[in-house]
Amino acid sequence: MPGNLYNICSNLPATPTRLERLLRDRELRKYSKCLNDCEAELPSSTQDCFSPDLESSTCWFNDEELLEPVSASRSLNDDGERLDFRASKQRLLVVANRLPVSAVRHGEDSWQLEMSVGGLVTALLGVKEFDTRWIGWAGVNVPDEIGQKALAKALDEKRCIPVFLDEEVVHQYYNGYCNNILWPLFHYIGLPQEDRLATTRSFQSQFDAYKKANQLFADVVNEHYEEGDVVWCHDYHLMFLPKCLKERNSKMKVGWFLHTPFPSSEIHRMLPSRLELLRSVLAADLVGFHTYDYARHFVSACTRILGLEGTPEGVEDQGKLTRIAAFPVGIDSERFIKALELPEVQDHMKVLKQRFAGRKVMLGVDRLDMIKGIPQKILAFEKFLEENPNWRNKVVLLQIAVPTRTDVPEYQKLTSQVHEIVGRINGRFGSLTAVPIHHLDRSLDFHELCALYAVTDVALVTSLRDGMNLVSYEYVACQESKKGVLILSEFAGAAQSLGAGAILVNPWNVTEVASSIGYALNMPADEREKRHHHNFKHVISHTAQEWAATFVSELNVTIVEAQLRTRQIPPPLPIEVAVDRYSCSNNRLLILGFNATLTEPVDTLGRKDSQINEWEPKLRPDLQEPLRKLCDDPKTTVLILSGSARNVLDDNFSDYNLWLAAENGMFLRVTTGDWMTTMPENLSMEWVDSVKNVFEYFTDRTPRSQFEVRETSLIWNYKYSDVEFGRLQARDLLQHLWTGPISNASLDVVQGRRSVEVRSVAVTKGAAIDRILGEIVHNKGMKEPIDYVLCIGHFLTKDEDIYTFFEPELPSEVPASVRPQVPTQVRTSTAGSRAALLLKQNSMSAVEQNKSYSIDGDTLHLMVTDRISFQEGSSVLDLQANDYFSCSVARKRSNSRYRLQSSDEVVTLLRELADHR
Ligand SMILES: O=P(O)(O)OC[C@H]1O[C@H](O[C@H]2O[C@H](CO)[C@@H](O)[C@H](O)[C@H]2O)[C@H](O)[C@@H](O)[C@@H]1O
Ligand SMILES: O=c1ccn([C@@H]2O[C@H](COP(=O)(O)OP(=O)(O)O)[C@@H](O)[C@H]2O)c(=O)[nH]1
Repeated sequence: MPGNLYNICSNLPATPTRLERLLRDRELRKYSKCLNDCEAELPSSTQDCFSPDLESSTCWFNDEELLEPVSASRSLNDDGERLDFRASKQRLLVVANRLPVSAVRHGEDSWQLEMSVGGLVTALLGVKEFDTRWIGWAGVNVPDEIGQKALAKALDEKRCIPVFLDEEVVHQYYNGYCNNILWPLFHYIGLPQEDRLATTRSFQSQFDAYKKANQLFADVVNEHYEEGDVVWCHDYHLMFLPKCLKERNSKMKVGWFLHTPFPSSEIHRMLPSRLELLRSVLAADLVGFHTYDYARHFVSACTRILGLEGTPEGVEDQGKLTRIAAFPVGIDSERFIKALELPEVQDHMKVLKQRFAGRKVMLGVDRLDMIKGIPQKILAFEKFLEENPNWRNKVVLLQIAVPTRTDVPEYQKLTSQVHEIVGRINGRFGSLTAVPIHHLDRSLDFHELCALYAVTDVALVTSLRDGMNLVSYEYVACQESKKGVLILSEFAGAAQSLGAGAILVNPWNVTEVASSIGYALNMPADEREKRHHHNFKHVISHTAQEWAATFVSELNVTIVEAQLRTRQIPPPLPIEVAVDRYSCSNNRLLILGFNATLTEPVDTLGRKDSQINEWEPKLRPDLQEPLRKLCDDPKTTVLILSGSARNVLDDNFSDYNLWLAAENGMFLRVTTGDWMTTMPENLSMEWVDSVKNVFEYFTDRTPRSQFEVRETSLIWNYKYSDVEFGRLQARDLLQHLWTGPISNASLDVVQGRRSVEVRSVAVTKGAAIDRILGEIVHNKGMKEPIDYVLCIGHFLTKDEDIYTFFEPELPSEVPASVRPQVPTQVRTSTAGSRAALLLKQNSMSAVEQNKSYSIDGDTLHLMVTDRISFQEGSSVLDLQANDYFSCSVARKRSNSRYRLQSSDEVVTLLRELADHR
């Protein structure tokens, strides 16, 4: 039977790194774009054409601008040949709550489609490199089949696929869970309080509706999915979707992108469904955010709330890595820049210039949402007017407030609040002929908006939190001629990219915003130019197209990387086979680790809340019965081989008829007998005091960390401490150990997942096993060789030498350098593990002759080293390759032949074995 592919892999030629793949992809994209640009200059008859017919007058996008069909795109292959991608353009299924169009019904089977409003739509319409289909809710309830069919047909022309949600689901899922729970929480507004408490009570039903809606989206995706498609899920509405999709088809390429901020883990912790949501998102292959901060918060939530491992690459759970990264969205800047030359836009500009002649114009464009800080903006403007009477008739604020989520009470309240403030200020500073604030409660068409962006002097974005804020990008794109000033909230994602050119403000600080308005209005032309130029460069180079292409490219690469990584993970233990071979054998040896093998897993959740009495490792209650049955089977020998100290094993296993090997096999006892030591002679323990000192120091300074002194090792663990703090402390501690006073001692510093252990170099499970084996064979007076070995444990890499000990034959293609080795001094000081495998039964007496004991205090010393001299041809082991099962538990990478995911699976296995005597 071959060893696992981990070893074999190392023979392969070097594979490109993730970065190399991404860079290559980027080059190819650049080249492809260049070819497309050249092609654009060809006569139109040579190009693909697309002419959908959006009827709506409010539609912003002309015929060519909606989702485009497959168009030519070319690139080079590895040998520099020109490739035509026309036929092979990658299919992309964009799944978002909203379709880019909303539907309005005009009759039983007649629909009008109107452009939806919002940054997500704007961003995704810029995506043109793929053969894209958009799956989403059309924003309307269609209970009847005729209506559904007609709408699906109308949408199909726009390459859109509807998900039909009934009114109740929309109410609970969209208005309720999405917009009254997740949206405010992700924007740091918190969960419903006081009058919104009623909503909290209905939290569960809203969450159920949320899951149901996500499942409905998944059903539609599955219906339209073709092998090889990339499925890109969007936003907080669909956090459950990756899980639904992967459960049905684990091979589907699934990415998820969040358009809002992801809040600090301390905020996310408040959410009653915090665990389920995180886990569902982690089912995706790639998870993207607008900024590094949001990505960092997400990883931190996974480590702190789920207890998972956060790495620079992403989040790891049981060997599966979900890649987490930042992909700041952009806009289709060309579309805005070109629009400024259109006659319609020029006309609007002329009208606006005349209308506001002699006055500076400030602009606000927002959905009427509490996160946009509209009241704060208006109050700051009021303060500015108050403090600068000379500006009162010389400046006007145009605020476009697009109605949104109008069924949610919070949004209704906000509308009245804003109206009231605007009315008050206009009353205070207005005259018969002019008012300082023009407030519009509606959306504008694309041309009107472009004109507004182009003619205004200052844009004022005061979001209290905002995933990105595309309005600020659009404003910059339209200001190439005027070079207006952007005042931008530091809480918008856009502040990270446009911050250097904008005036950054804290919207909560009304005084600061007011004085920034003054600064912007008075800014000299050269400073405006410099600032604008900086931002303009960013906006035209970081486009929506680039954003989407980068995300999809990274997703493709992530899948390749995951496949490579999977090859390094041992395959799952074939439980049926292991049980079957067990039943066929006559003399079996079961070697079981203890911690995280026979105990409940501690490293998932609730570390902070665990109580001290849970800290002691305890045998899982559900293992007691199967273990007892196994121990009482005369054909089976059970050995618990653990790093734990003797008393811990005594406490857990004294009642069972088995063998205990404590401290990595340095102490041995059959439960009917006394402890004896199998420690190699001359084991130096002189280092103990200095290490103890260091461990004490770190234990004092790391709450809930523990430090244990064993006879052959010292161990400091922080599995119940704050994960991140523990990790920092461990790094410091290791640094000190490696460079400090013990740096030259003959000992090993072994780093566990949440522990640091120091032990003498000769102490490993593999090093101890042949001495243990000799004693067991002798003590039991075995008449037959062992013909079945199952060795399972959550062992440290250093202790994985135990697996190799029994390995009947390592595959010949595995280079010696990667074979796990039993340390030489141990091999030579004993009968030699390989030799032991070959010896035959008639040497049993030889074992006895070469063993002696001595007593030191209450410890019996077993001395077997270089005294077992089996006769040629005899063996205590008669192990066929398919009767040996080495199996790691809850380890991502291992030299074992197989793996079990967790101790839960150990329970299943041992139960099965116990039932097959
Ligand atoms: O569909 P609605 O509920 O009416 O809301 C409109 C959209 O608002 C949010 O937009 C976000 O995405 C932008 C682009 O990435 C980003 O710039 C902005 O900061 C975000 O607020 C929401 O996330 C979308 O799902 C909604 O469609
Ligand atoms: O009358 C309007 C005003 C704005 N927008 C668009 O709505 C988007 C707003 O995106 P942003 O990222 O600023 O915020 P969001 O509304 O998505 O939170 C921008 O693309 C605007 O051009 C629109 O479609 N109609």
